[in-house]
Amino acid sequence: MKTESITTSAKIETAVLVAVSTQQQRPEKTEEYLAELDFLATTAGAITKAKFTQNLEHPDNKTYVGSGKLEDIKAYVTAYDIDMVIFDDDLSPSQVRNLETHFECKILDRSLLILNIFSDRAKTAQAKVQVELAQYQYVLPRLTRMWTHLQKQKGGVGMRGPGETELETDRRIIKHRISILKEKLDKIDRQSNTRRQNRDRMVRAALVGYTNVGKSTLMKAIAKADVFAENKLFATVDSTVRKVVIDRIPFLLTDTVGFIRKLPTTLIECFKSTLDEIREADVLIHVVDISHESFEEHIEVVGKTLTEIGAANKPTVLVFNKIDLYEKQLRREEHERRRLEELGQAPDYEEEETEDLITRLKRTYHGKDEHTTVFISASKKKNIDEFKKEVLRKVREKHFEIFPNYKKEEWEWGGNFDLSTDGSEEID
Ligand SMILES: Nc1nc2c(ncn2[C@@H]2O[C@H](COP(=O)(O)OP(=O)(O)OP(=O)(O)O)[C@@H](O)[C@H]2O)c(=O)[nH]1
Ligand SMILES: [Mg+2]
Repeated sequence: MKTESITTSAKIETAVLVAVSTQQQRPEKTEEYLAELDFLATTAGAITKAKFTQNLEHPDNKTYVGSGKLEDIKAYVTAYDIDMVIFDDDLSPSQVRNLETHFECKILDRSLLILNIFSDRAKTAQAKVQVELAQYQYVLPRLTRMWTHLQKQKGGVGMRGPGETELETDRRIIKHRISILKEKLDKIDRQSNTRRQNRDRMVRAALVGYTNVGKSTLMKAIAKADVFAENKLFATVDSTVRKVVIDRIPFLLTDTVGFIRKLPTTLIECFKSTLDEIREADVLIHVVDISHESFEEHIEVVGKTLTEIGAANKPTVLVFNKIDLYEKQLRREEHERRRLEELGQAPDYEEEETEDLITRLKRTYHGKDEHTTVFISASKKKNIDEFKKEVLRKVREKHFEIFPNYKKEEWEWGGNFDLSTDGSEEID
């Protein structure tokens, strides 16, 4: 039967991205940041139409980029009727005001974009309150028409630019909302603290890592948990906890929100209670996407973030994931090199072989700061047994610290959990 097609889907919004290269941020890095910003924009549901970069000593105080570049971008925005301009660094309140006046379209920066994604993804009451609080705290000092964007997305007021008196009223409303949200969050935090303390004292392991590295996929692989994993940034905003048993040793495993570059600490702090799961963990499972060209920088970012939230120096299993993808890329590059060689145009550098890379990474990270390393593919279930063995080794050490007299046969489980076979169980 042929029916009239009805278009119900909302118009997909278009975006242009803007970044500056400085002494501290070389152009190659800027390209990479922009690729990540593009991925974030896609995740948020926008299509990137163009990217603009400029070399500057530092971003312009008033308009982030210089006046010439500003005109180039404006011409593009007007010609292609672009919905939003997204900046790779955080903008000050006055920059936002100036840019909004200049472009007459939505102005976003990296943090606001991430907050929008968080707000779409949050499922539990706790995560929702955390994200809303973070949004209001972020927006309060920058209160211009930007706030009305947020409201618009939530089905509130539209793009109307509030006048000064309206801004004052808005400020009061937001401050009031912030205090209500803080009270709510306090209450939820107290409840979840109690819940955490009431859990049987078991070793606690937390999956941590950069966003999109495969933490949830790994959780699924070993805990048979029905968690949400997909190829988008920040698929996980809420944390999930499972009881897992390997070789008759029970422990708790938590999947957590991923980290990312250039995320202000103030923003991270809004997820304090989610991060408590990491802070209170006995063992960290730090997952790395070895197929990502900047994976070593990701390791650094995660390390820095862990220090910032007070969760550094824990026994850690460093898991290099997506080894399948890395090998595939290597084969593709090798193929390309051979093709160019036949044409007499081979580049004179050699790609690092998988074996070489693994040896180098082991040398760098294995044994350093109590780290052990393991190389796996979570989705292809490659080397999962070795991974389990390494996790168990760390868990076991902690476990016998807590229960010096533990005998596997005599273990009294709080519930009627079967310890005789490896497995997992959902807990709240
Ligand atoms: N090729 C390959 N893809 C993988 C592997 N592990 C995970 N992925 C894919 O990587 C993407 C991200 O996986 P997730 O498990 O959602 O990653 P995450 O670390 O939980 O991400 P966030 O929750 O967004 O921080 C998904 O598309 C997975 O299917 C792997 O070993 N190999
Ligand atoms: Mg996840």
